[in-house]
Amino acid sequence: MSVVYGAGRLILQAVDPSIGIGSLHIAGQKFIFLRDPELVQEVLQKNHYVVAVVAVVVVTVVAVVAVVVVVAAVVVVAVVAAVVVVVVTGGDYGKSLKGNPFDSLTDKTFGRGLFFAEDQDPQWAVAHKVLTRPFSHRGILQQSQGESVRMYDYLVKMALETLAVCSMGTHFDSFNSTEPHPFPVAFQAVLDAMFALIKVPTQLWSCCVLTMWRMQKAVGVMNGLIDEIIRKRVAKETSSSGKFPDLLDLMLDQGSKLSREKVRSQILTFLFTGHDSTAAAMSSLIVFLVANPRMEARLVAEIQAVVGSGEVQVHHIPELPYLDWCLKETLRLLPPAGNYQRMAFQETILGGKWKAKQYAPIVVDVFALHMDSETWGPDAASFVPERWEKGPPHAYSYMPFASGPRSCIGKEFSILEQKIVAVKLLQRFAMRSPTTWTAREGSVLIKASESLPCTTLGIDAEFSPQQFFAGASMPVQLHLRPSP
Ligand code: HEM
Repeated sequence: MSVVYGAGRLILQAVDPSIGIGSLHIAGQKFIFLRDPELVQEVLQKNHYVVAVVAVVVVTVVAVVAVVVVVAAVVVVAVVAAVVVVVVTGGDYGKSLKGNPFDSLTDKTFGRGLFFAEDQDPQWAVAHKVLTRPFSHRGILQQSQGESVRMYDYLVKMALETLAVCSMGTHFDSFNSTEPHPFPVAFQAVLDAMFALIKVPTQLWSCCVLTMWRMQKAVGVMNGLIDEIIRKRVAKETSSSGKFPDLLDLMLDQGSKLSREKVRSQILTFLFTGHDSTAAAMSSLIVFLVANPRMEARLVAEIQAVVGSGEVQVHHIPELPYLDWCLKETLRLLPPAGNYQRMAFQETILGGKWKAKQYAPIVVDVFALHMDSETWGPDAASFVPERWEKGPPHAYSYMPFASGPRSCIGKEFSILEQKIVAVKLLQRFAMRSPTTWTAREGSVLIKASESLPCTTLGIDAEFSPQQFFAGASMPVQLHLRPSP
């Protein structure tokens, strides 16, 4: 069964829960789907990149010993040992979108930034090293009090501005100006064109002249704006917004290794992967809190006890466990990245039982993994933050950010951002659902009485086709909360 919601995203339940693995033919290609934590662990952990690093370390250590002891035979043993490490661990899964329509679309739009790069791309390792450094600053949310508002719109602006400030020391003036900045406008135009194309067989894309033209025009606008930001930084007309180098400084520092075009691709990819995902997660959190007043009350009580009405500080964050559980429970029930793909680079036997051909696409079905009642219990579909007191039932049963070398680089950043924004919102506002509301044009309305195949929302909510990452949203009425 498959149910389409939001951005043409599929909640796929192709997998037989009793065996945790299944397959589907999509556009003539066989995809393997996983929902068993052990199999997910195998595919995400046994990455050929990690194995290669282990092999190199083994070879280097033993080769050094060999030089010291001057025994050539040891070198031979080292090489054999490295080969054995590769063969025995059998780890040859990696990230590749070969065969996936997004593969060619990303070349035309965001380039090969981290998210879309093949594992074998040498630029991935360079960029990954540079970009793994933690972000040092955070953006500040400016919120307004009013009637019924679409919080999702604010959250998208907030997430985009936060990334722009933290990564490039620039902003798009989303909150102050009445006119939208050309960057987010172009960004949305690219996403709209991508979603339009994805519905058409790839062979017919060349016939979609208008969509292609719109997409290329919007890509040109984005590239021009990013190039200008890079130029100003190189000319020292701008600097990082904090006392530490920002993402742009770090990437430009690597000048010889990351070409200017690659820096641009990385920035575009960062903005693309970083803002909609966080906004979708936060929007879903609001829906769950509005639907569950008891949980909202417990969370507000925790925030008032720990932070009060003052500024939230970094040291407050670990003292807010219930907030952490609410975010985790949200990402479990509505993971913004509902699935992601790996590839078996060699023919392999998954879990010692299931044959996967060379280049077989293997999809981690995050929705199914997160909602599996065998793993999570009979209330798997419901929002129960308290379940996190014990932690996840299996180390690989909760994978909203993936795991391994290709896992989310912005995970910590996004979690911190979500927590700060949630505290600031809940300190000031009580959010309530309007008695009646209608979904935006084009959005999919899920009524409280219906339920998604897996998640029980408990309240009417909508899913927007404009979003790449999945998240529920609804209009809310904001009421100023009296000071504690
Ligand atoms: C709730 C928020 C987020 C979620 C759920 C999320 C989820 C993910 C997932 C599942 C992946 C792995 C995709 C795959 O294996 O194909 C990923 C990769 C990535 N994410 Fe996130 N992400 C979030 C926020 C962010 C933010 C804020 C940033 C930027 C600051 C970011 C940047 C990236 C990048 C660059 C990659 C690619 C890493 C690589 O391949 O080396 N993400 N994200």
